[in-house]
Amino acid sequence: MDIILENIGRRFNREWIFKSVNYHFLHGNSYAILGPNGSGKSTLLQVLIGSLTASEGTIRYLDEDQKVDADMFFSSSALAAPYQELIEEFTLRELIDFHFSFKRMEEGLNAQLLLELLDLERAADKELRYFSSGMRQRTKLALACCSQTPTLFLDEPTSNLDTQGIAWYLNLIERFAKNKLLIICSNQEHEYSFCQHQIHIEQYKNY
Ligand SMILES: Nc1ncnc2c1ncn2[C@@H]1O[C@H](COP(=O)(O)OP(=O)(O)OP(=O)(O)O)[C@@H](O)[C@H]1O
Repeated sequence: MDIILENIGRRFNREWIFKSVNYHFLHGNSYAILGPNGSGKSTLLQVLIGSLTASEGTIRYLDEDQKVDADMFFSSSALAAPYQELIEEFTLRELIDFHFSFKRMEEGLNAQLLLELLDLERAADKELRYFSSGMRQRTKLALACCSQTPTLFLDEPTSNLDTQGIAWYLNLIERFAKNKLLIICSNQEHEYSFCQHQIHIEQYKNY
């Protein structure tokens, strides 16, 4: 999957967050969207995913040169982000079943193996509302990374993770992000140092 941005801009009320973004995100490549707090990284990510509309410009999704409808792009993408809500009443096992009723799991995985991968087997039947912030973050990352989608979007992927959790995240990326279009919003180098390309959002504020 390629994503092509042509003159993309987004504003909230009168404030332009970024403008004139022309960029090609190419299949199988990894990209880090960088910038200080409040600079617009998450806003750009949400425009890319289609959960926010651009205020100007055009966004095109291409699957092997075939145009993909923006409405259909959702099923080709997986996201882990702080603003993404989990269904609090579900147990972890129920959430896994629910998530993978919409998306295919990566080859060689099943619900039990995913619980083991998460190292949360003992919490399998616990409702998500009782999960710690680190457990929630692991869950979001595992669901996104283990979805068999051509694009993977991660916003602040190691927030709430401890040192062990960060190592776990890097291993997850190593195993499951290859051959995907990977886009990471971050301002912490350990989250994105392996990315092939960097986009500095500040560059799109000079208007
Ligand atoms: N719904 C909204 N209405 C008005 N302004 C908004 C809205 N969402 C975001 N903004 C503003 O857009 C700007 C960019 O926010 P955004 O969350 O994209 O930044 P960020 O780079 O991801 O920040 P952080 O690193 O803190 O997560 C901020 O000034 C923010 O206040």
